Amino acid sequence: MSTATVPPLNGSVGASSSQRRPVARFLQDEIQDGHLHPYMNGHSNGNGADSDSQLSDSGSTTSSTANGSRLRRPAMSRKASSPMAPTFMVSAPGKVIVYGEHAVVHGKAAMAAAISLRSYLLVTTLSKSQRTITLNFRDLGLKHTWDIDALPWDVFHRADKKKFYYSLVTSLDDELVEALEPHLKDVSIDIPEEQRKPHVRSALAFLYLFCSLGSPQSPGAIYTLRSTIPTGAGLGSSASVCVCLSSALLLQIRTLAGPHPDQPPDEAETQIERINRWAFVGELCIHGNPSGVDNTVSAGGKAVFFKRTDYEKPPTVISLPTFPELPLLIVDTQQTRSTATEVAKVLSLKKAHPVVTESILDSIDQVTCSACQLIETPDFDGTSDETMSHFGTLIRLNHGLLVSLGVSHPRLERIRELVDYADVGWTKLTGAGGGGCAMTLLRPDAKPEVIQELKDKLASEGFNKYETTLGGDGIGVLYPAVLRNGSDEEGGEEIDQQKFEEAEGHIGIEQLVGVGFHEKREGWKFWKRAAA
Ligand SMILES: Nc1ncnc2c1ncn2[C@@H]1O[C@H](COP(=O)(O)OP(=O)(O)O)[C@@H](O)[C@H]1O
Ligand SMILES: C[C@@](O)(CCOP(=O)(O)O)CC(=O)O
Repeated sequence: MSTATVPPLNGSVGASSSQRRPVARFLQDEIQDGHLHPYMNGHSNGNGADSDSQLSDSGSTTSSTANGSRLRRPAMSRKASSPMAPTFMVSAPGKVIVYGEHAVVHGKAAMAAAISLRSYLLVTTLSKSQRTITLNFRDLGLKHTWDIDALPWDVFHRADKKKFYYSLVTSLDDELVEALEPHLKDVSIDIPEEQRKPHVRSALAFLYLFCSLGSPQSPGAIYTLRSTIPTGAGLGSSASVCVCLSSALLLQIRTLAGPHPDQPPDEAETQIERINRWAFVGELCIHGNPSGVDNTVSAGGKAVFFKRTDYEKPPTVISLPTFPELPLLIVDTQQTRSTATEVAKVLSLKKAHPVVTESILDSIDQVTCSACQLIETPDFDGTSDETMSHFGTLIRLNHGLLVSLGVSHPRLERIRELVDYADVGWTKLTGAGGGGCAMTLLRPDAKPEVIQELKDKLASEGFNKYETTLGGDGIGVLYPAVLRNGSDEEGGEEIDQQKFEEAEGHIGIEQLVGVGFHEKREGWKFWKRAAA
């Protein structure tokens, strides 16, 4: 077990209110730099802190710390010119929350695991003369280009605002959001307002990260995203997109070490943490009030116990290397909903009925902690009937509590009803609910023909099912974007903008670049969380 801090697993930690988000407060952590990304060879100084700072007369650079004081540090020689970075890719998984969604927003525990559905981001660097960045969220139909020089660098780089690649940002800065607003007004201007909102939020997430981590000297680039995770279905699509954006931008400013196969686990953990911190900022832009569990499991992969009682501090994250590969059936209601709306519903229930709601959230906490205690018993056998039945009962209890919170949906209840009727397992909604997906833990003794009958019935009623395995890798890098792919091209097949855009559907994406179902695909490298 690898732990950031050790929490009591008895569910007794006091509730922390998430209704109030602290005014922007940024804690500079003690992580020391010193690991430059080995692949990168550009001209920024590699600390991501002041790549636009001027060389001073004395030959040292001046930069501002988070608290506004000025630091002088030895000059680093700059190259007169730098080669263009090659096209590269990053990829991050979606997740299922096995226990604890919604409660986790209110300071309770959750358990979540990465899945094999993933997002893929291709970064194409432009020639020096092209001073633009393009966000190409192809699945959403969002494509927008900004002039780098026109972005509000003056505000983002002001001494009292400037953040660093290692900063812990726990809330959005209103003034920074305001400074970006003029740059968002033309985004997807031609589509209806309801559809446009998620586009604007996605663009805000991208620009907020770009302006926080980049500089006026950042190279022009095209950021093209494709995903095999259904959008807004409770499988963590937004977090995986934010993890991709955060890691790509941190790689571009050369503040990440690795990934490489013999990287010490604690060093890998530091990189995952840096990526995760900025992914959380992206989630703040998209959701408003995320707990951080989605981006945490997406960044680090496998499975985690997660709890955040104080939003101004990092959460407690316990890696669960013995998390079993549960036989899960994930069924999509195809009913769209937004996480932000479902989270807001629970918040208003809590306002109207504070005592009752708090006790439901506490019960969910106990459910999660009971599952965690079981996993941590020394002779834990993830495949035994006893374990399955314990997990299953907790899944049923968790769903009932979520229904009480008002975040289920008739279509989710229909899935549960069909599974209960077939008597093949235990079902709960996963993610924000209000539609989205249900997960069923299948009984080990369930007859294959009965499961097949159930799947047919679900399909005939318009439900979609996902084949996915639990507990895969977190963020991965393909640098440069070249894969073997059995092609004749010398040195491998180059993944360029056009090929990536033209890959057909989820199968085409998987075939071209996918690591979801080919964990060992040559070229892709992953930061691995410490396992013990
Ligand atoms: N394929 C995608 N391409 C770009 N952005 C995406 C994609 N899928 C999801 N997103 C982002 O995530 C948001 C959906 O987030 P959310 O409602 O929380 O759903 P989920 O439960 O899947 O995380 C979208 O509005 C968009 O900002
Ligand atoms: C409801 C919640 O607990 C999970 C939301 O998951 P998703 O966005 O539906 O994948 C919210 C959160 O943890 O931020």
